Amino acid sequence: MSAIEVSGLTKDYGDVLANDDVEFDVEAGEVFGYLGPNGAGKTTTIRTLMGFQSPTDGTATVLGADVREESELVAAKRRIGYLPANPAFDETATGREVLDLHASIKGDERREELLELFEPPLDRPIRDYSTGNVQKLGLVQAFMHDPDLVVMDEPTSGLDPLLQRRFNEFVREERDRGTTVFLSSHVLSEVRQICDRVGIIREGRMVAVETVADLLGRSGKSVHFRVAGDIDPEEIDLAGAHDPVIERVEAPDDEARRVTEVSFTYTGDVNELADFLAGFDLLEFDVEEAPLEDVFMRFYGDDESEQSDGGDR
Ligand SMILES: Nc1ncnc2c1ncn2[C@@H]1O[C@H](COP(=O)(O)OP(=O)(O)OP(=O)(O)O)[C@@H](O)[C@H]1O
Repeated sequence: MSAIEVSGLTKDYGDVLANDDVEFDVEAGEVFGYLGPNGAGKTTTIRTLMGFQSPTDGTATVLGADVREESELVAAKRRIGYLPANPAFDETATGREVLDLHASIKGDERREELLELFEPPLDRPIRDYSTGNVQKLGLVQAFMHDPDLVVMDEPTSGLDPLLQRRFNEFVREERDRGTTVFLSSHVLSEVRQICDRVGIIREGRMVAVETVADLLGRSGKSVHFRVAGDIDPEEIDLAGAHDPVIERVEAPDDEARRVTEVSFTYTGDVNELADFLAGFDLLEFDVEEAPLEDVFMRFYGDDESEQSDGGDR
């Protein structure tokens, strides 16, 4: 049984179709990243999974419980940890009181261990907490009953880099212990470090579900090279070379020392790239992994031609 099964999930707010026939599974024991730009529909799916709102159509199960069946869901939620975006704890309560309240409902056998790791202040009222401290308290609260599944909406927002690293290591360790983690994010570097698979949502629709390895494999190469003299754009005649940029970089008024630099993202066969480069008298070249942001732009960009040129990715 999958830890989460989302099937034809649709949420129509009237003026916005926030989830449109969303479909994906999260396997038990994996870390699954739910990625998309602002307003894509991530929080809508997460709130539906937690039973805070009903789908217009379709459904989902969490740990086998149908999210539309309240009693099933209430029982399953004892084994689920949840960190909402911007947790809204009682402003007048202290951190300790917030944790005590949650502990009385679902338990807290891992509280001390998590407090040592994330170190939220405990004796101040929540209204005096910084955003990062609320987030730290939220992480302790989400994991302290040792849940089988943890659902988190943008868990690292507000955490400083040190805490983010600690969080990444912690999530990997949790995965090794068999905990299933579902988290939303728009931070690619985070997803790359901690997720096994990703689902990418854009304007309410899933545009891809794939392993992080496949996402990286499709990300292509950043190619840069320099040659003496000029290059015409028509000379960059190579299938899989995207958006070439050609710049004259040295001595614009000295024909003898004229150097041209070419850069593009490459998603084709590396042997064809080698053959192509062999056709130039190179002064310099380097090929490196393209930033994941470049891949995302292909999903996120509003330019339909970018969206549809999936054939050579
Ligand atoms: N209660 C609501 N009523 C009407 N529209 C809503 C409601 N909640 C969200 N929306 C709209 O639904 C769309 C999806 O919102 P959602 O919060 O699910 O996106 P998101 O991917 O989580 O975005 P973000 O990363 O900014 O949190 C947005 O256009 C949003 O304005």
